[in-house]
Amino acid sequence: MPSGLWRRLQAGGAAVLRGFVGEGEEALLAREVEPLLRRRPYQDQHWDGAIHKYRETERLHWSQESREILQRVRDVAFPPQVPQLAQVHVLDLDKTGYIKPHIDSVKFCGCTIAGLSLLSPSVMRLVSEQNPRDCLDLLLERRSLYILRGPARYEFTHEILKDEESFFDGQKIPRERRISIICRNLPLPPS
Ligand SMILES: O=C(O)CCC(=O)C(=O)O
Ligand SMILES: [Fe+2]
Repeated sequence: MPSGLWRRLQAGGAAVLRGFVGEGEEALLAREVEPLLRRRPYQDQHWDGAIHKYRETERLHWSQESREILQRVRDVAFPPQVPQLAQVHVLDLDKTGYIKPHIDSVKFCGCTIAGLSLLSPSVMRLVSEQNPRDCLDLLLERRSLYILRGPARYEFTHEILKDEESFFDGQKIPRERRISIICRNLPLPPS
């Protein structure tokens, strides 16, 4: 992803870190969230209309092994001085699921969003709200960690492409069921 735009977003704190977790760690995390997800049917649409064919949960208590992985995420992704949400968001997208362009609410979510992608690769598209011609696709491989901060967090919508549209550099990126594990921090109170 060597574009000038990506370099600008990286300078603002955005990143994609390939192979952030290993295969064993991916399996461990997936196994741990599976029983929580399995109880629920896939929903067609989120209340705000952004997410399709998904199920989700939030988790506060994790096994020791998972806590260590999540701590690694927190250590690389978050600035130390900003309080983080203790709850971790777990989102399970069906093979046919996708996420439409949106910016996470600035009321509920702070400067940084950090997401681990498990089980399937996908393409995340970032589009500038100001100038929609400024857009960029990120390849989110299985076991990668993405970090949205700075302009990538506040000035660009993000979305996860549906299987039919899932191409990167002209290459098909077949979408399978994908679980993302997302940590966020809190908005700073107005000073
Ligand atoms: O699944 C992901 O990695 C992104 C989820 C997302 O954009 C959201 O929950 O706001
Ligand atoms: Fe989002």
